Amino acid sequence: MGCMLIDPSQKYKPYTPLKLDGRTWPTKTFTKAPIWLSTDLRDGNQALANPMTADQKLTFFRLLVKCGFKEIEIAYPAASDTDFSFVRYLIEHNEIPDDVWIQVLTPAREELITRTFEAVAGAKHVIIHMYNATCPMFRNVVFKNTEEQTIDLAVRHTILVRELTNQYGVSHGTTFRYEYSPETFSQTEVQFSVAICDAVKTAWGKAGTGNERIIFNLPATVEVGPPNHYADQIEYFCTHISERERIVVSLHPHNDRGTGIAAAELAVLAGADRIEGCLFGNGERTGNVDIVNLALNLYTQGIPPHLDFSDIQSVIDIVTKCNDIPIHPRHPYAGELVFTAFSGSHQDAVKKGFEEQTERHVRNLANGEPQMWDMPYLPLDPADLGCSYEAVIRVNSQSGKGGIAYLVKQHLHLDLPRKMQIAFYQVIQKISDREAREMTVEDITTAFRSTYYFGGPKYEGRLALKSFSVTVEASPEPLDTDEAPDERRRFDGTVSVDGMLRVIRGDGNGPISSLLDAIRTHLDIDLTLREYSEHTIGVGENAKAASYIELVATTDNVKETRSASQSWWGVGVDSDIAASGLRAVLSAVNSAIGDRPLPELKLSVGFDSTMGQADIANALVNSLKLQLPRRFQPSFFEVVQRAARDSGGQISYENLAKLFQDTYGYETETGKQYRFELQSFDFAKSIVGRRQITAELLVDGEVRSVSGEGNGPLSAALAALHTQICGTLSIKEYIEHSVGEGAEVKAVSFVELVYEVEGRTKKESAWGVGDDSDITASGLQAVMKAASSLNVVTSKNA
Ligand SMILES: CC(=O)SCCNC(=O)CCNC(=O)[C@H](O)C(C)(C)COP(=O)(O)OP(=O)(O)OC[C@H]1O[C@@H](n2cnc3c(N)ncnc32)[C@H](O)[C@@H]1OP(=O)(O)O
Ligand SMILES: CC(C)C(=O)C(=O)O
Repeated sequence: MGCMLIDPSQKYKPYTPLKLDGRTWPTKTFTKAPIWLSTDLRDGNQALANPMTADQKLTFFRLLVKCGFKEIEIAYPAASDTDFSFVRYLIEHNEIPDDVWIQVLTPAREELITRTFEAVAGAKHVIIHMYNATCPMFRNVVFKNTEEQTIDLAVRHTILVRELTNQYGVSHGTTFRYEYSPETFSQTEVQFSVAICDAVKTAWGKAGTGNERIIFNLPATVEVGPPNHYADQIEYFCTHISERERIVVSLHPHNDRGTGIAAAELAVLAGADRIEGCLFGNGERTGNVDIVNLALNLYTQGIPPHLDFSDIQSVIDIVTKCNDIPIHPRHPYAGELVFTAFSGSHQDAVKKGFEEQTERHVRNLANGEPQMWDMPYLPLDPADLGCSYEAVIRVNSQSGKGGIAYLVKQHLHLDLPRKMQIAFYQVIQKISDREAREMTVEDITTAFRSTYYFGGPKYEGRLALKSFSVTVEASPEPLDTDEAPDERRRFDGTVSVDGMLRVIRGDGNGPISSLLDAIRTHLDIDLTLREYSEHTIGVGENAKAASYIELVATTDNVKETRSASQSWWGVGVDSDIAASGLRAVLSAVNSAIGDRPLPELKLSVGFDSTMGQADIANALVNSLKLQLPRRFQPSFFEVVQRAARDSGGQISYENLAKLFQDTYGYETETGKQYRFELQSFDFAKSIVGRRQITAELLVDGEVRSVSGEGNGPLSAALAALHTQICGTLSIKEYIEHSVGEGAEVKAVSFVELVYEVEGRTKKESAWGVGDDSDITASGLQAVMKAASSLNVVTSKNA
């Protein structure tokens, strides 16, 4: 346990502010990027518990080059063989691009300077960086030097550096620049810093303009004061050093007070030209200033940083691997959470911001204007750094409807109406409160699907729309006025109710009200529409309609209905707009009915008043000796319901058999001509055992000679049919059994065909029944009848 002082002034002294009259930096703004120097491979590396291996340094160096650094401090070559050899490796393996300056650090010590030059021999462009500490504490404690001796140390070794640059320039053709750091600048009297740098410049004697400028690097070796103080120090230095035009003023901020970024930025305003730092702020203690952060700060001000972080994740991956230090989740620009909003009001603003921006960008594009990024809470478009919008909104108990609606829109393409957003938000709130954890996108989309019975058979509710037609019936009495006649709609459809197909019918002034009427009449569910909205999803041929419905319990009083506090929302998506609305109705109805029992189907066949599809099938066993296949039964049951509905739900046994015979052309002479009929056929077997059919086929009354090949007779017949039609027919089910005995025996075949054709989103299916003493003929008949019941497009009218 520590002991924080009640009066810390007894232990810590404050920084001494600089008296700088007329400072100019506070009113300046950024106009261009500074020169960047990465010192990841030196200052960053020297601060690691396990300094980088040669391989890691090489990987890192290549990354820095790729990001666009033109000045890279690659080592402290005199420090170790690893550092020395690394410098040699880069030079000898031509790893250094011609436009990149490598920089190497050395203390002001003769043998170490000499060793440093040996390391860089043969490189094209080298910055020799020499330092000695200059502040009172170092003068008095570490070096035990006076001010004059401190200047003398810097000057003497600068002269050595000058001699060696001359020598290596001649012997190896290297172009050298010189950087001098009065180390501990931030703690040094600024007048002394100016004095020592002036003396170093004179000793160097080669400061010119452009690439010949001497670099004075002014480190906040330890950040001891607030950023405005550092900016004052830099402005003082820039305005008091002689021959400013021959100098590159460089910053080297550390982050001890957590204001490294601010210090660097203010110091640039104060006149600095260059910044030394590390990616993501690695470096001694609290780190060097973070160059990614600085560069992207400029970028978000519309200033090109001349560094490329378009694939920031791969930069993060390499840096964290080489440094073995993770990036904090809240690290500016790079942390896992920095583009993420959890809280409701933030999410709401982001959602609205994206919507507004999409519309604005469309207008900008049309007007030839730039598409500016202007987004609440997001200073940068994550996409610019190669990040997706995936993480922008994440949901927990702090989130609101806006964020949840955003995710539903992103992932299910559904733009929920405001009131439905509120309703679904309550669903999610309940789950996240109960589970006390973040809700993933999957949690949310799954909750949405199951709440609204949306998204295919897995989520289907007790009621599901199977097929329907809506017909228009004009008002019998035409109006005298110019008004359009009052049209009525009739919904006629098949709905699966608790797994059983039920035929229902209802009337209203639109498809939705007629479906509501149908479920009221047949299922005793009395609901009224309160709100409806729709939008399209996608464009062109693949566009779909999404409909949203709010239902309330019907009351006698319209006002009460409107203000009812309980309501149920539903959603439906379909390529057909009417179908999407109807699906939305059933989605809401499913929520409304919960698990309350629904009235059973009243269908009386013969004497029995509640016949199900199995009973109907049994009745046919008795009357026609037919065993209807299981999958066939619902389809015929639907036919029976339809027929019975028009006669008060009743049908006699005799009529039931007749209905079957008429519907499937079984054992009856209806005189009906089918679209596809086989007049004659012949089979041959190929050498490989496949069946080949040649046949005379009637197609819409026209005789065509066809042939086809398949594994068996039915597939051969389908192949022959395919020569006459567009799209594909395939057999989903084929079942046959015999009827009769002895010489009277015959085969009865049941075939279910599925039809798919380009341009129609839905597959169609239908059953056909055939009978013949010849089993093959019976199967072929069933195929032709099933094909005739489908809306098959023939080649002629394709
Ligand atoms: C703020 C910074 O980041 S500065 C860079 C710091 N980086 C490093 O130190 C990493 C590499 N350093 C090293 O590997 C070693 O320190 C070496 C090889 C350079 C020198 O090692 P050694 O000779 O063992 O010396 P040591 O590490 O103890 O350094 C301290 C000595 O250097 C002197 N010294 C420190 N800085 C400087 C300098 N810029 N110029 C001259 N002498 C210096 C100290 O006064 C001390 O001298 P003393 O031994 O006479 O008291
Ligand atoms: C050598 C100098 C520039 C340094 O690293 C520091 O002061 O932090």
